[in-house]
Amino acid sequence: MAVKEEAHLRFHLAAAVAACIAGWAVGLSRWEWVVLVLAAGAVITLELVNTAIERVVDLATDKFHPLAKAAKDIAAAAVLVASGFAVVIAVLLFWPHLR
Ligand SMILES: Nc1ncnc2c1ncn2[C@@H]1O[C@H](COP(=O)(O)OP(=O)(O)OP(=O)(O)O)[C@@H](O)[C@H]1O
Repeated sequence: MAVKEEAHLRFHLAAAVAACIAGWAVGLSRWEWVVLVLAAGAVITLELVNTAIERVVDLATDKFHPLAKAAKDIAAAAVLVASGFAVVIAVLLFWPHLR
């Protein structure tokens, strides 16, 4: 259900699949795979938690509330932070294979 409804989740799943294809293409080592899977898993897991928090906030209120805004914005920021770290990790993993 979340995959069908959430464009961001679909994007992150597609990015994870693309990273796995790239990892297979450059021949990542076992430990590089571990790091890649952890980074991608963190992003997708946080995206699911973000979606759940959005649903709970919408269930709790359909009125503007500063706490509703804070909850949604903080949950979205968690995904953004994990995505930023995942990009840095991807650069560190793939750079030595592409030089
Ligand atoms: N009840 C609310 N009260 C205050 N601000 C809200 C409320 N609901 C949403 N917002 C604000 O509007 C923004 C967008 O809300 P929305 O529910 O569309 O989330 P979204 O991050 O766009 O989710 P989606 O993944 O469904 O596009 C939130 O990040 C938040 O800042």
